[in-house]
Amino acid sequence: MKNRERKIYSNSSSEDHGYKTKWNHVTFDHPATFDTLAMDKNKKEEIKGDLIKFSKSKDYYKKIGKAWKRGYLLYGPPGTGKSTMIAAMANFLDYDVYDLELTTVKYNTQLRRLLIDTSAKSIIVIEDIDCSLNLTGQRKKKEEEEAVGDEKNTIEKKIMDNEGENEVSKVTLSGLLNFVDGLWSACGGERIIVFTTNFVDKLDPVLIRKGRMDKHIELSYCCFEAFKVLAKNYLDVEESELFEEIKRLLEVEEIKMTPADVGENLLPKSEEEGPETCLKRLIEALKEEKEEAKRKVEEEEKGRERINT
Ligand SMILES: Nc1ncnc2c1ncn2[C@@H]1O[C@H](COP(=O)(O)OP(=O)(O)OP(=O)(O)O)[C@@H](O)[C@H]1O
Repeated sequence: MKNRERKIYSNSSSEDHGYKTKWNHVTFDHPATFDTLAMDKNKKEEIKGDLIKFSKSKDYYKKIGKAWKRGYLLYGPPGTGKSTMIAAMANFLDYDVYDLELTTVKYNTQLRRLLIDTSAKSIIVIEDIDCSLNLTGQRKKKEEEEAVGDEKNTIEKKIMDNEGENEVSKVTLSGLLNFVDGLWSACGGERIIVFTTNFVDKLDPVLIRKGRMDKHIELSYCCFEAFKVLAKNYLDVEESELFEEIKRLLEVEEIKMTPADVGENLLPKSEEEGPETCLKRLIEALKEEKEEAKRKVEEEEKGRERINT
């Protein structure tokens, strides 16, 4: 079963005709693995353990009367590895990926159709759930508006259709909840659902409560341990006297840099650049980052002073 050709599916609007919508696929060939993922080792082991347990729990889910699915919420700033982790998960489990672009789905019925059309052993991904639709603060809005019936939590978001005309997506929060809740995912076989967001606090709690999004994983700025994974990946270096300085900058100075930016600094830019040059570039970039952060704090303080005077 391992190493079969896997696929990544996406729902493009170009093929949509009225209520019909469908998945298009290409071969999934992303090289990310949990080994190349830069994050805390224990956290990685915990996630791997969770995935294995899930993938082997068919009978258990049946016994407890639950659809065989698991929801993951990945949150953190841009460039901290949310998409990379999804690829690592798919490679680890040997699952297909369905990348659901919610803004092109016009109706709840289309959403249902798309879910029914997914296969077992798959990861269904909705990236940037906070931007995909205005699903934030729906409860508050509901209370405020006291709207009637289905209109209550209907989210209307203008999207551009193929002809460039404005169209309205009528996917509702309840439509999405139905999608996630397994009413339809009980159509056989295991499914993992992953949401990603840069702004976890903005999401309606109803959407991410346990049972829907069972596991919440924070992806964050690069720690020293994560840096070591990147140094091994990018430069094949496991030790260097420059590591001490990098450790100090990340741990003592607490400089915040995303793994994406650390990686970019470590990436050799010419044949002549050796590991030392790249590590030194990273040190310089970290110091600049510190100065930049200091400047921002000073500006904010000045702004506050101006308001108070
Ligand atoms: N934790 C990580 N481990 C290894 N590589 C990483 C990690 N985080 C980021 N990268 C590198 O940075 C690039 C961007 O990361 P990725 O797209 O996974 O971030 P993201 O959190 O999904 O960002 P966004 O919120 O903007 O979608 C990746 O191609 C990868 O090379």
